Amino acid sequence: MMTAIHRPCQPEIVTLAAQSHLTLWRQALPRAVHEGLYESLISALAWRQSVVRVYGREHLTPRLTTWEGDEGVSYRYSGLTETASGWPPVLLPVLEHVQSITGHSFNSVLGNFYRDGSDSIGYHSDDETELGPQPWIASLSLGEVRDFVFRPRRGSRKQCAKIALPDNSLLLMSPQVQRDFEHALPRRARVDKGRINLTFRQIIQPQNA
Ligand SMILES: O=C(O)CCC(=O)C(=O)O
Ligand SMILES: [Fe+2]
Repeated sequence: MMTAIHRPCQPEIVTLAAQSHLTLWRQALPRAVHEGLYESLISALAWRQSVVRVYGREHLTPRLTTWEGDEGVSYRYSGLTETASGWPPVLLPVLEHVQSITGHSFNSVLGNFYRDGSDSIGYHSDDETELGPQPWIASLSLGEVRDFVFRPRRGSRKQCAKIALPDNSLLLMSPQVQRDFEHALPRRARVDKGRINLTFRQIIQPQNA
């Protein structure tokens, strides 16, 4: 019997501005990888609620996070440093599909677990120096659908795009999206179920790290 090759449908492309593209694949992972993945990730990954420093004040992040990837790959954000200890087996087939669908390589992933609609992430860009000058970021969504919003970093700073990210969708952001826009996942009072988001990144470690 021939094994079917999983090819997600043609992606949808949203252009925020010239060179600032979002590419969205629906039903990104094949059934065999997607089935039960949400529950496996909840139990297999070390989710924690971190304390971050924003404008000199300490806050508990309004979501749980985890940092995974090649052993020793580390990431600094909001005053925290996280170091990965090797890919958990549950993420290996996910990484493989995310890389083959997007055509980009990733050595790490920041996981976010939004327990319900009161968890969120505020406006930010993923432009830390260790992501290099051209950061492509791929973001896989599992669980409840949530809105993902964008605003320009300069000028009006008003929301200019909103994309609902359903279960098993994969969103690729081009480097210019980080340079020229901020993104956020706002609170949603009526959402009472959870969502996991995995944002795959390529960290460029300093030579003498
Ligand atoms: O949950 C999401 O879809 C986005 C998460 C995000 O922007 C991040 O981790 O940097
Ligand atoms: Fe982000």
